[in-house]
Amino acid sequence: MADSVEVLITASTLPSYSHPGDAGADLHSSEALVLEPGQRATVGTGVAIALPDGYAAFVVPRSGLASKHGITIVNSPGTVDAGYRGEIKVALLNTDSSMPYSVAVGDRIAQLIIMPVTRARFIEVERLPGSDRGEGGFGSTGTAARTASDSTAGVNA
Ligand SMILES: O=c1ccn([C@H]2C[C@H](O)[C@@H](COP(=O)(O)OP(=O)(O)OP(=O)(O)O)O2)c(=O)[nH]1
Ligand SMILES: [Mg+2]
Repeated sequence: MADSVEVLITASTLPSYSHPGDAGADLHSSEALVLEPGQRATVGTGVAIALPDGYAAFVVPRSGLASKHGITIVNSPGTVDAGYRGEIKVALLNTDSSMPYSVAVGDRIAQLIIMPVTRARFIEVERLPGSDRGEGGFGSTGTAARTASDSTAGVNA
C-alpha cells in the first residue's frame, strides 16, 4: 500500500475503504431522507475529523449513485479544511427529473479523499511571465482529436 496518514476521528460509523488501494473512503449517511427530483439536501455523516496540517479532505460523489440514480454533490468536490472540527456534511442533489431517491441511515452517500495540499504565497506583480497557452482556455483547443502535427514540436514526440 502507498503512503497513509493518521487522521483523528469521531464517528457514528467510520468511513470505509472498500478495497485496498482505494482513494476514497465511503461516508455513511446519519439520516434517512427522500430527495425528490431536482431537490438538494445537506446530509449528515456523523463524522468529524482533525486532519494534520498540510492536508485537506475532499467530499466527492460516488460514481454508481451518479450514473444509476443521478445523485451528485452540488459543491463537488466539497473541501474540508484541516482546521474544521464540525460534522462533515454532504450537499446531495438529485439530478433525476422524475425519480425520487431514498437515503437510509448508514447508506454510503459519498466518499472522502484525503490529500496533501499546499498554500500559496501570493506575490503580486505588474505582468505575468508568458507561456505557450497564454490566455487560451474554456475550449480554446476545441474537441476534435488532435494529430501529431497539431502538437507543439517535442511535446508529444
Ligand atoms: O462538502 C463539504 C464542504 C465543506 N464542509 C465543511 C468543512 C469545511 O472546512 C467547511 C467550510 O467549507 P467551505 O470553505 O467550502 O465553505 P464556505 O461556504 O466557504 O464556508 P466558510 O465561510 O465556513 O469557509 O465546511 C463539509 O462538511 N462538507
Ligand atoms: Mg470557506
